Amino acid sequence: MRYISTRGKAPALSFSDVLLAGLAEDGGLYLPETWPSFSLSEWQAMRGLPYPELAARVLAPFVGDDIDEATLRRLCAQAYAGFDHPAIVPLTQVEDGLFVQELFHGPTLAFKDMAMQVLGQLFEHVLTQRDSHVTIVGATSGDTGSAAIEACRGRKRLSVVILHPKGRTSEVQRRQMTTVLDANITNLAVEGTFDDCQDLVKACFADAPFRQDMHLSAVNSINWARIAAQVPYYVYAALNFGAPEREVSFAVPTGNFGNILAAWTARKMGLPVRHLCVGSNRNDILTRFLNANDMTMKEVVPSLSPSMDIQVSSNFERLLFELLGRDAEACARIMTTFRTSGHMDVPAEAWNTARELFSGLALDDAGTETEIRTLHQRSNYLADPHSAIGIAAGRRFREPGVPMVAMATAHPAKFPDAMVAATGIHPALPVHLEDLFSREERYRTVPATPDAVKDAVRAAVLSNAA
Ligand SMILES: N[C@@H](CCOP(=O)(O)O)C(=O)O
Repeated sequence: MRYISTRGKAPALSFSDVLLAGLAEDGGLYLPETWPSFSLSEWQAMRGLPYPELAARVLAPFVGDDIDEATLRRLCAQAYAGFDHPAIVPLTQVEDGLFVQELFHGPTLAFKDMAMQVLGQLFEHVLTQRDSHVTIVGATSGDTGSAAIEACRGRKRLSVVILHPKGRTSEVQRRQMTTVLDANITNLAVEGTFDDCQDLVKACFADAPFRQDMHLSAVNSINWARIAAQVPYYVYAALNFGAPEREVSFAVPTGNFGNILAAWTARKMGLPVRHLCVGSNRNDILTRFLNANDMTMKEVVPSLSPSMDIQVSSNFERLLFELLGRDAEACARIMTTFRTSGHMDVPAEAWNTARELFSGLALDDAGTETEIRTLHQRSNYLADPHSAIGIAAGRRFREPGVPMVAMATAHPAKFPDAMVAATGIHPALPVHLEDLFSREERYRTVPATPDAVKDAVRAAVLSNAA
């Protein structure tokens, strides 16, 4: 399996090389040269498999010849060994035709663990084979950071620098990152938004000598391996609802467009996915695009669902590339203009194609709070603010006869203030995080400038090597 860049000017790479590269050299995102698919009998044979085995089967065509099947199975088994639910991604019915898939049973209580635990194993395996080391620079609006830190802490071949927007995550989210004191982990609180953090990461990658000297790699969903490792839970849900013989729809709360892109990828592989529903908060650029072809950047406004406080949804570029018939030149032009003008000019034909599959619903904070409260009252289900938005989108777009599965992306205990305000309930943190508020925190505040971040990355790498 080879991977190509959405901007057409970077070399095609294998899976392991894409894993280590993260972002393509031309600033684009890697995606498969051709979409792998499974036959009817191959889908059927996956039904009832334990989740780690299912994950290995789904990942295998993306990994290609780089890792043999038995090793991939072992890495997936190790990745999910610490999850606190036997099903790993349990399904629950909340209303007629509306189901929730819980993706927060990993160590950091968010869906990011689903892929990040696999990435931790993959990095270790590939870097050991190559006797090499990489420096991961990642941006987080709240959940990616702690998941990456947890998956990579203590690993000698990885230095990890995570940028979070200062004061814009929940306190639980911040502490999940900043209380990890392993020598290979550095936390930077950036004076800016998540979009600033993500731009700073991309600026580090755009500086070719720096990228090379530091052996930069990425764990954000700009790294294709993240998307690939999120595909299996869509397969798991669909098979549970009768796929490949029966269709299923998904509703996904999303900011960076990575999670829903994994659902779209599953569909490209032949999974019968009927409809994909995007849930947004007040930072509703994706929903505005889907409803009115209005992809215009606005100021990022803090909300009850901080992980989705995003205006530049990185993974949209992968969808755009496909919508444009894989015209890399057009994709590069549109993306460059978007970054300079703040407006993305998506051709009407491409927008119409997107609308055939995707729909979007945005909830403001009041709507989110109402959704959490009524869902709890009517269905006795406690959804965190992000998941509640996804569930609301699922309800809005469900169709008779087609199961709608909404992704529950985070545990409510990550957002206690919002949960108390909506329901009066303060969800307890699990035992392994019980003392989170008494742990020592360590992080540095930096201005939102590439130089400040590069200096911090250099210092982290030096101190890790010492
Ligand atoms: N919502 C994310 C933002 C980064 O997204 P990613 O999927 O690209 O890692 C977060 O919680 O950090």
